[in-house]
Amino acid sequence: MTLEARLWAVLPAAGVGKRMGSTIPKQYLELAGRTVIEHSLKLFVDHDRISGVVVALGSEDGYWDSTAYAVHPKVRRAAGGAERCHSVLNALLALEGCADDRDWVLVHDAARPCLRIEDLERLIERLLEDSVGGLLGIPVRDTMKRAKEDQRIDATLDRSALWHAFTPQMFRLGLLRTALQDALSANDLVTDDASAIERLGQAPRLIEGHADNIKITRAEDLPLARFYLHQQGRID
Ligand SMILES: Nc1ccn([C@@H]2O[C@H](COP(=O)(O)OP(=O)(O)OP(=O)(O)O)[C@@H](O)[C@H]2O)c(=O)n1
Ligand SMILES: C[C@](O)(CO)[C@H](O)COP(=O)(O)O
Repeated sequence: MTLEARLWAVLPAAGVGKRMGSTIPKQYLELAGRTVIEHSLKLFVDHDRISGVVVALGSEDGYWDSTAYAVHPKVRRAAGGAERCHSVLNALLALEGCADDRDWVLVHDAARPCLRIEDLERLIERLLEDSVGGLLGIPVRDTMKRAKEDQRIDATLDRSALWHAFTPQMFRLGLLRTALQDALSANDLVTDDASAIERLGQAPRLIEGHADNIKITRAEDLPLARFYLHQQGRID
């Protein structure tokens, strides 16, 4: 008898949202009757293949306790860190004792509330058989330029090989923990989980998702997220 692989989710939610320019961290802004983080969490909490979810929170976070998931049997919290990679590592360490290194972990930005369930399902289905793991992304659409410091073009890049990296990013728990520990001990503050795995010489797989899986980064992204959730039929 083979045991079914267990899946966990980690949501880094300890950012302050500097680029958003709001008075409260962007993951707690209201988006169609819920907070951004509640939209992002719902898919993972409701998914019956996901055993549990760890949310990495900022130390000054007075907003989490008012969310719908603050007290939930499937959700636990961990302390966030200075950068996203520290927050993710802390959340992975919080799984020690209940998860196995061979279990899979899906890392998803709290600031990406429009992830489609079908993209999540496809990612899981394709990667459960993979030896390394991977992430959702989309191929770039525009002509890509590399600029010099004076903003004059240095080169036009071959876009056929370029993708936008999204989340979730899915790896074996033990591999991702080792990869992040390695990156941080080299002071390499990787901006996504796949980069940590790449540093170990492994090649994560890109799974094509949908462009509406945006990260709320700037003020104009919030109305766009509302539009996408409506278009997906998730809100009125
Ligand atoms: N120290 C940090 C920084 C970021 N994040 C989380 O990582 C995700 C992606 O980060 P980003 O969009 O860069 O969020 P912020 O750091 O909040 O944004 P900014 O860079 O504009 O301050 C977000 O869900 C954010 O809360 C985190 O858990 N811990
Ligand atoms: C993880 C991520 O969302 C993938 O696109 C991204 O790398 C976060 O980076 P940011 O520089 O903190 O926005």
